Amino acid sequence: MAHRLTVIGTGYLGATHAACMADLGFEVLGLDVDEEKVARLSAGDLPFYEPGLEPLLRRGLASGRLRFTSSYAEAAEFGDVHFLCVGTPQKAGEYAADLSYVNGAVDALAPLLRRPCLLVGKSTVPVGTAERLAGTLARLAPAGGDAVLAWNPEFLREGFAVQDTLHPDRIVAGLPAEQGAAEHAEKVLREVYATMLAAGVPFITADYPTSELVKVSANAFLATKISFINAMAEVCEAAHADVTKLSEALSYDDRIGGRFLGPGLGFGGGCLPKDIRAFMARAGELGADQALTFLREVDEINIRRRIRMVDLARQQLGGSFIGRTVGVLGAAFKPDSDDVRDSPALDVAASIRAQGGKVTVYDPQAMRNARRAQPSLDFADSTLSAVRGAHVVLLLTEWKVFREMDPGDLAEVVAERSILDGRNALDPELWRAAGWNYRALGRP
Ligand SMILES: NC(=O)C1=CN([C@@H]2O[C@H](COP(=O)(O)OP(=O)(O)OC[C@H]3O[C@@H](n4cnc5c(N)ncnc54)[C@H](O)[C@@H]3O)[C@@H](O)[C@H]2O)C=CC1
Ligand SMILES: O=C(O)[C@H]1O[C@H](OP(=O)(O)OP(=O)(O)OC[C@H]2O[C@@H](n3ccc(=O)[nH]c3=O)[C@H](O)[C@@H]2O)[C@H](O)[C@@H](O)[C@@H]1O
Repeated sequence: MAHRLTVIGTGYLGATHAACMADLGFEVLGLDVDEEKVARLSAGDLPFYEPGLEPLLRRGLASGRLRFTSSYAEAAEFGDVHFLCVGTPQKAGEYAADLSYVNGAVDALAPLLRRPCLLVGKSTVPVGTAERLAGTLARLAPAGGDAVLAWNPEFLREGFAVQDTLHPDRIVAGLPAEQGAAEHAEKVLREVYATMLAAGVPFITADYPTSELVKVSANAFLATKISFINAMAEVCEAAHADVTKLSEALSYDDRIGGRFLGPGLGFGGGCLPKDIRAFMARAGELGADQALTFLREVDEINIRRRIRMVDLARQQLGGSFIGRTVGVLGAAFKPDSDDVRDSPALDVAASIRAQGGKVTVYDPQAMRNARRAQPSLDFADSTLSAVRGAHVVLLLTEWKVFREMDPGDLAEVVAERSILDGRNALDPELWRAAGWNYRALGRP
């Protein structure tokens, strides 16, 4: 009989995982402590923006295979496999990850686990967490040794979450040390991911710590690649060179590759920034801090891009933001997402506002989250209303609608034809030909 799955924590990761697994034919019960989220998901109303996910959610609900609850007792009774997908944000005022949600979820679930089951961690956690949680499970679960823990980190990207879940690059399974438990966990995971394995997706088994480290080192590598090209952008600015040409030329070298080599305002979001910081904190606890001191530089290069953007805007306005109007295009941390966690765009907008500028922001999907995160900013409901009367326009998130803007349309409403392209997303020649003063990070 097919395994019955639960997904604990139905945010960006969990809701996607739940809907995709239901679409693959499993019976899935999603659990969240946020009652409003449970109600919205149960009504087929996705609480966040993710392309292609809502139809899957609705299909799952209509089929009867997908349901949501806030009852741990119901989840424990229902599930053969429990996927742990709760958040692991940065602790306030520290680099380390806040594990209170992960601990809280396991503490709530474990005492209710009476029958054989597999608990599968997907949240991104500091190395050593799985081993500790396996101890919690052994101590609290009435099922005893029949409740087994595996660690199965997730690599999906927001904006491509459905595609990445159904067609992952690889599946990593962190297994317990005890052979019988490891064999059982691997067998169950292979059954759960049978569709992906049949399509040839690599399946890598490892011990707990290796599986946890695969995840954080992947994000550390991606962050490093972005900061590398942004460091080159800084040098290009000093040397009057063009980082976009540099990046293109590098990309043809297969050993380097062009992905994640996009220079601009740098990385944000609920993952890369907090994951590299948590990684540094954990390495410090392990006495391996020297190995990761370069990540501090990666973080600093990244933050410097935001400061540089604000400086460039101030320069463009003749040295001060006071009494000047700034139109900001983009609030999400990247296009095709409504996520504003550690968003470079919102950070820049808020900083200009704090320095006396009148800032109006527009984003195609992130307005609700942006308003909540930065209530002191002004918001508009379209590109043209955001830039109306602007002395400078800042493109900070490269949504398709912004990449395809007509310089002529904007010229009719702005106070000055001045644009800063924070994502190297526009064609400078096109904008300059239309009479705009076009400037970008890392290019003349
Ligand atoms: N967002 C992404 O693209 C990816 C996220 N991850 C990792 O997945 C984890 C979750 O991330 P997101 O989904 O982005 O976070 P999120 O904040 O969108 O979702 C977390 C959910 O967990 C719920 N929750 C908190 N405590 C709970 C508890 N005790 N029981 C049940 N539910 C509880 C929250 O109400 C929330 O709905 C993090 O560790 C993150 O690093 C990994 C890969 C991709
Ligand atoms: O652990 C996670 O949660 C996820 O974090 C990232 O995914 P995500 O945060 O959705 O977004 P990315 O596409 O990685 O972009 C991150 C940031 O880097 C920026 N970026 C990306 C690429 C690039 O070339 N340049 C650049 O500045 C984006 O604008 C964005 O702010 C990873 O790509 C996923 O594999 C991982 O699962």
